[in-house]
Amino acid sequence: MDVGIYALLGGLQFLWFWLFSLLLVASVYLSSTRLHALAFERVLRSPMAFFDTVPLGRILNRFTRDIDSADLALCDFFRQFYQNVGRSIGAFVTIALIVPIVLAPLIPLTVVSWGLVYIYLRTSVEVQRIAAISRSPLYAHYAETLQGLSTIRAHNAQHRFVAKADQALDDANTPYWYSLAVQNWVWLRVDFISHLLTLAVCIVVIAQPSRWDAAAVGLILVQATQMGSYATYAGRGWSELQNNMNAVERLDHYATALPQEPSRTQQEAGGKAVSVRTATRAWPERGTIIIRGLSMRYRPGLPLALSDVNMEVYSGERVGIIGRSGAGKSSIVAALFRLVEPSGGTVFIDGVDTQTLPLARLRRAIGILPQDPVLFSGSVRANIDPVGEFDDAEIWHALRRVRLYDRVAQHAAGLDMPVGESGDNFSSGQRQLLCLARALVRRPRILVLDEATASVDYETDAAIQRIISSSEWDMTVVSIAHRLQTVMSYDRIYVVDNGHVVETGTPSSLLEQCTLPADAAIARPDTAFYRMFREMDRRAVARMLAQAQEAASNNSRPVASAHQNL
Ligand SMILES: Nc1ncnc2c1ncn2[C@@H]1O[C@H](COP(=O)(O)OP(=O)(O)OP(=O)(O)O)[C@@H](O)[C@H]1O
Repeated sequence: MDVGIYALLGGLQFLWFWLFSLLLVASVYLSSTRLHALAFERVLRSPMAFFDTVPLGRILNRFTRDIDSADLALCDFFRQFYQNVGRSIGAFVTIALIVPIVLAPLIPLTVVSWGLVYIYLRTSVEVQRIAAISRSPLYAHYAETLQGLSTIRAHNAQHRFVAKADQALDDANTPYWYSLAVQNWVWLRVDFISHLLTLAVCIVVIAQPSRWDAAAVGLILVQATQMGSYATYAGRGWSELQNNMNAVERLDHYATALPQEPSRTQQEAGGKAVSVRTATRAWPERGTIIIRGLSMRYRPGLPLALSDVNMEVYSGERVGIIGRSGAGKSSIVAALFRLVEPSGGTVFIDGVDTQTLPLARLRRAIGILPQDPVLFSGSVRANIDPVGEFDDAEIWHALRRVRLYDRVAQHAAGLDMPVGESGDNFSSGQRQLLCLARALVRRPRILVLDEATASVDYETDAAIQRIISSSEWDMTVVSIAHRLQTVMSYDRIYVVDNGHVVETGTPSSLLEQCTLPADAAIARPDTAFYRMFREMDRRAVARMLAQAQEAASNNSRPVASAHQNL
């Protein structure tokens, strides 16, 4: 046969596998990037129950190892598979044209090879699935350890955590070892079969030496040797492709099947049309909150965290919610923001049933200062105004009000002053004040403080209370508090116990009975408030009584009845 034909065959072979594999790699890359975006978006919109039930390590695993498999490994194995399929076909056609008799052993050997690969795949896909899951505890352990580093050091428990990390690493690597063993099992056999093919070609050539010229013999021997390894690599590429498709399957589950918080369209389709009264851009104008018969559980099957809660917060009022740990204080906030949908009852804000509102509208309307100040690495400006809604003057004004003006103005970059990871270049009180600036710059009609001052000192706590009670902001304040002292200057207090509102009144009326002289004729009540009061130390009690007295003399402003707003 003419040498030109061999050259043409080789050239076509080369073109075929490069073009085809390039197209495939590009399409896999584009689709995996899209899958990643969809999965991440759905995780961000998942309800609270998802984060309560899925371990952090598993979520991290999806967005590290699985994304890596889908973005990089998958492309590589696609390329490996199609390139080597192309090469094998090219070699096969070349051999078949020169020595057609070789087709006889080739067909059974190929069938046996693919049979072995099929057995291997059934095992290795399962091993890979176990390998992927077994990494989650390792990631979760790292994340938890880094979060609780100070506690671990305080208890001198580093060795215990290092030993646990070693164990988790061993557990994560064990399936990998098994997957290597399974791979060696199959490739040893497939390699052996490919060498049998080379042997068959050699036998045919040696049996009739006069029939072939030296160039043709050289070509088919090279092609036969290479065809075996091409076929082996194609098989490896295919099996790894299957294994890595596990990652795509898991990402696809996140991208398409994760439960989501209700969107506006779902709410409308569900028959709860968005209230006409919310159409006014200024809603909520007064900031009244009425809660009627509210019950809530975190997930089906769990007991009620709130049961038949009734509350009224008038426009411009400052209301404290207190109670023991686990009493249900934060659950009221969760229901207010609809982080968890109520099982019964209604929350009205300025007369609008919050369940009829799109979630984004509801959550934008209420400012919140959480217990843990959440700051992102970036600039001060980006932390106070993440979506770029306010001009510099408004941001400086908010900073001045929370007394961080000097700290930021002294920095050469001004509002572009960098904020470190989790705000680590600010003290914990300053971080909380930055979060307060973020809440106040929006001038919300309602501000919720969820144990916002539990981890700051008394001075910062007092400063925050002074800032939010300033008449400048004119807002309704609902504050969840651990320290009784925090809410003693408030207009009213609700005491929560075991998911119920058990007492309510002004701070002075609740304190009145707790401070009766020991020989008073009236017995002290055995109330939840009194039990909390009894546990306070003397200095805190003295400070609190002074605050309550001062507040009672200042709180003479009238508050509108919330009922008028319904
Ligand atoms: N995410 C959750 N999943 C399941 N149950 C929860 C969840 N959060 C709270 N609970 C349960 O709901 C009840 C009320 O908890 P909640 O956090 O509202 O109490 P709290 O008064 O705010 O307590 P603390 O002052 O300790 O924060 C508790 O029994 C608690 O175990």
